[in-house]
Amino acid sequence: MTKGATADGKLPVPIPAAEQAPNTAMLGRPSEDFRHEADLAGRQGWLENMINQIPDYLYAKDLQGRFLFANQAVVFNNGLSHLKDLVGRTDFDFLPSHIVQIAADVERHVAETGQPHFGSEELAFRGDRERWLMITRVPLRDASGKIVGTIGASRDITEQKSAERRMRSQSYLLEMIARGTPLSDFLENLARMIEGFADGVHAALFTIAPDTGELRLVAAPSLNEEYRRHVNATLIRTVPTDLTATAAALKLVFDQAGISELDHQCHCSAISDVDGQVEGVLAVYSSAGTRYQPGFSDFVSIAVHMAGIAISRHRAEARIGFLADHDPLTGMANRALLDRKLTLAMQTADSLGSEVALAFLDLDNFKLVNDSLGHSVGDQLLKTVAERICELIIDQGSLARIGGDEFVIILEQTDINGCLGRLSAIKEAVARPIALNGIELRATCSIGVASYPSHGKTAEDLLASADMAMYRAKELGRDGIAIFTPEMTATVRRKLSRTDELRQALLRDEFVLHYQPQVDVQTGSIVAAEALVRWNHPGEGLVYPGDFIALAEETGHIVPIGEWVLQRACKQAKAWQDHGLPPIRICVNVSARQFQEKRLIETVANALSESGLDPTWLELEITESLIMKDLASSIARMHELEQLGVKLAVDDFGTGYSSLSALKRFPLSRLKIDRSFIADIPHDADDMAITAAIISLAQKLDLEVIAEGVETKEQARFLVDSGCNEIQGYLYSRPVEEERFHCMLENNGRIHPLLPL
Ligand SMILES: Nc1nc2c(ncn2[C@@H]2O[C@@H]3COP(=O)(O)O[C@H]4[C@@H](O)[C@H](n5cnc6c(=O)[nH]c(N)nc65)O[C@@H]4COP(=O)(O)O[C@H]3[C@H]2O)c(=O)[nH]1
Repeated sequence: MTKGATADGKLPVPIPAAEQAPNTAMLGRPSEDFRHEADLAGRQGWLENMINQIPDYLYAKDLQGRFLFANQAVVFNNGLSHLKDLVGRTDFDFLPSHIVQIAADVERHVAETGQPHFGSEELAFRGDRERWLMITRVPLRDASGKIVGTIGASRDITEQKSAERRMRSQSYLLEMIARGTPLSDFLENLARMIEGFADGVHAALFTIAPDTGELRLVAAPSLNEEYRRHVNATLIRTVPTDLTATAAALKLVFDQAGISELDHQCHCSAISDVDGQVEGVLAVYSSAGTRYQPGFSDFVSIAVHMAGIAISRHRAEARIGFLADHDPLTGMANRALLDRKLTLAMQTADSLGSEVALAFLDLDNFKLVNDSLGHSVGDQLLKTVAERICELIIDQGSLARIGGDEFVIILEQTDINGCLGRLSAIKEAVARPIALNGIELRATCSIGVASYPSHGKTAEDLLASADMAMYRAKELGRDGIAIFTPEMTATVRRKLSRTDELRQALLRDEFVLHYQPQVDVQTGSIVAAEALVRWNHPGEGLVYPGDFIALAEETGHIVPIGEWVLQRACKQAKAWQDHGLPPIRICVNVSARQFQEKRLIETVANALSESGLDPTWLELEITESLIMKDLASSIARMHELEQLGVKLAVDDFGTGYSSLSALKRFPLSRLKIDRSFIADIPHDADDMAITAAIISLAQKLDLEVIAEGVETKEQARFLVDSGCNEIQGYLYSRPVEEERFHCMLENNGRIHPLLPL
């Protein structure tokens, strides 16, 4: 090796750095000194220092590939401390020939052709660690321009390469997630990628069962059947915060499966979903001989993260899929799945020549539970009911929840009679007491049942038939089972067309009010009028409330009808007053649906203000059974009405079982004895005793009392003798049209020959 430099600017044959002690004094000196250090040796020192401080690898080799010069990076990289130990040796002295041969070929080509070779990526090693170098090679020429070797400059791009590889892997994994690759395929790929980052590792991926915490093997591409068998046979429960026990258990499985002679370790990483919930485990088996590629541990972190995303997505998709077909509260099939199952059951029945029974089950008074005990109790009740039904049909049928408290049961290969025993058992099971929030509940249900093929040829028709039968069970007093009959269809059709007519009736102003006088028996004077609605039906003539109020109540039409009645009645009462007739109280019935309507107070206030009627002349009749349905809110509502200044009467008193203590809390002015108690007077001693007791109760509570449905003088006599002076009934007058009532008021107290009784 020659020391010195060429004057023509050609690259000098370098001086091995190790042969010259670094000029530490110069290193510390500012650039000022450099300009004054004109001598060549000084410059050369500077150059060497510079070259040695560059982290890239710089070297020159002769035509035989022997090192002539190299900077310290090359020296250290080859595991040496001094340049002199490197000079004269070749790459073959340090690395396996299959690795260095390619580089040697390139260098020879550069030397032979004089063509520089720019920027090739080559695999290299430091010890047993794989690295990537970006190498540029140019010919080394002497002073005469003759090629005497090669100069190489290379940069370690291992980190960059492994970052690129991680990025590529990550993109590939994300793409698989986006494409909706099945979870097992995704995790298989992931495990393979991890294994591709190191020689001698095995990866296994597990999900954790949400209910038990048990591991479930999903992917372990390089592990054998024996491993799978052992893993599946061993219940490995996981504590996500401490995976040491899990790792120990998985190592045992690995050893049992006899996968390798070497002693392997198992390292577990928790796989968390996007919310941080641990959903799975990655197990990596490695041994002392494992050779890791750069970026292995970084890739494992990425893999765990990607697995978390994939598992989250898989679970979300599974949940969405489940919700598309199931009711989220009870986990039972929903309407869509019911339709499919029912259609399938029908097809099976066709092929076997058998029948399918379909039962529609609706809880009785569920709304009451929800309203009075809250929705969470209602939800619990529904879940319990679903569980109880399921237990009884598991072998032969399926259950769906298709609405609030509506369940449908498919019972295959059974006719109507064959299923009745089972349905009774279901009814009994539903009615068993349920303890919820320290309350014991009993829920009864009404069941309607229809049979395929006789009661419907399609799923929709069969369901409609079972629904109709269920309504029949409700009408029959609830807590029962009704079988579909074809007449039910006709009834329902009638009901539907009646409902439509009712809706039209309001728009066409077909309702009218009749008024029935309430009389003071002692004076013979009319003291009040009950407004009673009638429907002037275009085809049927006058229709009485008994034929449409219940339907109006069921369909909600009662609310606008009731509003109309209130307005009309108030206006009429005011009109009579304005005519100079003796003022009387106007009594208006308020139905259950109306009473529960939020805007009732507003409706009453509007009717009063629009008519100009003084509130004291308006009395609202509320049935006792309605008040007792939800005592607390009824009392609150009654107080709101009382605030408006109107009077309140309890209609049908005696039928609703009010307790005395409850009665004292009602802001009432009047009790109206139900006409069922009056009808059999004077023949029924019990009714007479009850009537007398109600009158005396009213007196004690300082309430007015009136008897309705009084048809005979005997009844009136008995009432007066018992202390009730006000009566309403055919004895005095039937309900009459407005004009007729007008006349009665004009002759008030003078004409009617009621007295003497
Ligand atoms: N057997 C017999 N019956 C008598 C006698 N005196 C009166 N009645 C009848 O008894 C009913 C009294 O009305 P209610 O108990 O409030 O019972 C009413 C009431 O609950 C309801 N209703 C009537 N009009 C309305 C209304 O505008 N709104 C609401 N929500 N319900 C109404 O319809 C029910 C029936 O009304 P109507 O058919 O008008 O029947 C009326 C009346 O005609 C009698 O001496 N003997």
